[in-house]
Amino acid sequence: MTRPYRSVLYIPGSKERALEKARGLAADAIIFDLEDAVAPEEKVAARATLARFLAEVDYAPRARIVRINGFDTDWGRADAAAFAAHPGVEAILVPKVNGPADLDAVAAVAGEKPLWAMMETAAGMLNAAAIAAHTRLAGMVMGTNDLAKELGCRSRADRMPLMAGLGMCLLAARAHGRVIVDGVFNAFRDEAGLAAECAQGRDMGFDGKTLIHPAQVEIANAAFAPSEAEVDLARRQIAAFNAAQAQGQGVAVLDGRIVENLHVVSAQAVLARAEAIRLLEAGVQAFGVQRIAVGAE
Ligand SMILES: CC(C)(COP(=O)(O)OP(=O)(O)OC[C@H]1O[C@@H](n2cnc3c(N)ncnc32)[C@H](O)[C@@H]1OP(=O)(O)O)[C@@H](O)C(=O)NCCC(=O)NCCSC(=O)C[C@H](O)C(=O)O
Ligand SMILES: [Mg+2]
Repeated sequence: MTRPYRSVLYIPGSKERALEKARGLAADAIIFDLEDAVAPEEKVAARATLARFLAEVDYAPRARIVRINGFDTDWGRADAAAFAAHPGVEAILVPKVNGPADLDAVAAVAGEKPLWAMMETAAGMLNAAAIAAHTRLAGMVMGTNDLAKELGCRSRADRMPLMAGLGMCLLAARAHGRVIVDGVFNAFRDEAGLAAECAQGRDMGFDGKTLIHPAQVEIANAAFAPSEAEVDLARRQIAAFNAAQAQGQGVAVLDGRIVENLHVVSAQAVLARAEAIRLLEAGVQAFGVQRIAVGAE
């Protein structure tokens, strides 16, 4: 069954208060960040703090991913080595992946952990298919801030300048069966803006959205879950197709539209996704979940 990645929350590895709070948040996945959210003078201490938290706190059933520093920095190799066999970590996220060779380098020191790739450079966009094909890769994360910086594009609500890159990475991820989550929405007090960008990402086919603040979790969870109407339609499509098949027909008609085998496959995926979310939420609720509002200005 597909694991949900509707809400993927970044938590700076240097912020103990945020690391403490995370166990009570309803995010489907957490990226424990050692890269851009941590100042250079805090890098070494953050690595130790994070290793301690991940040993002492059980963040399951959420997916637990550590974003290391790049191997072109003073910290990347030691980050990968520190979490290569850490039992509290499920995967290593590699920043600014330009091509499969960047993943080879990390794989050599990351033990058996699956790798995820930050897709956020112009070279990474052009090499997306080769990156997605890497045998150690499990997922891709869009880094839309770094990508916008490299492109020199303007920030637009419709994200038109980023669409080529977003689309190429989506195609690559789907061609190779990888998870792919959308980039962050920086204006974390703008709930309507986040909802609109989540809806756009969901329409495009992303599995979920990366987030920077706990107040964004509920909005992403709602946007990337199948709606009641989608679940109802999926059930009725399957029933209509089964009924048509029982009468020797290969195609059904429902609500004035045809239902073929490929639509049944999509409908089954919707139901599987809804069930996976139900099970994950039951597991998260068992630990006790709290809602965090954005702090007042
Ligand atoms: C954006 C923030 C700096 C805002 O922090 P703050 O002003 O402290 O917010 P609040 O007062 O509203 O916080 C309320 C409580 O929630 C906790 N909190 C805040 N953020 C998180 C979090 N991410 N995870 C868990 N808990 C969090 C606070 O501690 C408050 O708790 P309490 O003290 O009990 O009231 C801050 O949210 C932040 O640092 N966010 C993460 C930023 C980050 O990780 N950035 C790097 C990743 S984004 C990126 O790099 C994208 C990519 O690479 C690209 O290129 O696009
Ligand atoms: Mg980045």
